[in-house]
Amino acid sequence: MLQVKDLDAGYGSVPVLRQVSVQVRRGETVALLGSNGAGKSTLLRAISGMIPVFGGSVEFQGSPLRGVAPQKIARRGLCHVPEGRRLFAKQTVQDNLLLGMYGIRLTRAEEQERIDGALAIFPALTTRLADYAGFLSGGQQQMLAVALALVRQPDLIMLDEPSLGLAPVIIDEVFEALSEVSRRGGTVLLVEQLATRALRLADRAYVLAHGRITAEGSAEELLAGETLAAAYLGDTH
Ligand SMILES: Nc1ncnc2c1ncn2[C@@H]1O[C@H](COP(=O)(O)OP(=O)(O)OP(=O)(O)O)[C@@H](O)[C@H]1O
Repeated sequence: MLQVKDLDAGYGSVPVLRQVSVQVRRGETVALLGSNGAGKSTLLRAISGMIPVFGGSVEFQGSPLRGVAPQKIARRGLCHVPEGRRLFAKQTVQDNLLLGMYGIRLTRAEEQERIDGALAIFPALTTRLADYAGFLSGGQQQMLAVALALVRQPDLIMLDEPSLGLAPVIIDEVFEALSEVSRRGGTVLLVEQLATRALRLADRAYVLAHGRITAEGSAEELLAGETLAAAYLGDTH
């Protein structure tokens, strides 16, 4: 579904990613791991068209994405949930979900069906529909951020650190919901600092260090071996 090949990207003229190749197949959950500043968020931004690509290619469902505007990429079915829960804080949860579907032609019944689908994955939001999003707990805001993406029914959802700033018990809840997305056939590219947790959820994973892929494999391989620790320590040569 997504094929990133030999990608070079960065900010202004400063390179961050070098020769990065990553693949995501339909129905897979793929984790992108690596320490702070490794380039994980930068890779998601380059894929979704938010920053320019210097070299290499990005293909999504058979079409090139390089040079395509972010809004167009989103309309093609690729949804990027950036770090930091971007919500409409002064709108209710219900209105946030409706705003999430902005620009998609749907009947009221279809909109409701999509909202019900998202609430089935995040039941904790059901009792908060009339509350302002800004008043939700951190965990519920994260759930709403993912739900906003889900109501668009994307073919691929890219999540940037959904665990950031959450208590362990809430992280469990968010990860349980993500595994439900995957059980329902969703395709996910997940950026996470919490490597073990991400690997328990993912089918496959890549490790980034200093803008390069330093390890890749099935989640079991990476969980079992020492590759992961070595990759984090930069000891992969
Ligand atoms: N907007 C920006 N402008 C310039 N440089 C940036 C920008 N955002 C990130 N960088 C730089 O790009 C490199 C990779 O950062 P990136 O945020 O992609 O890392 P990350 O792996 O996602 O880590 P983190 O978990 O800390 O977000 C870092 O050196 C960072 O300083």
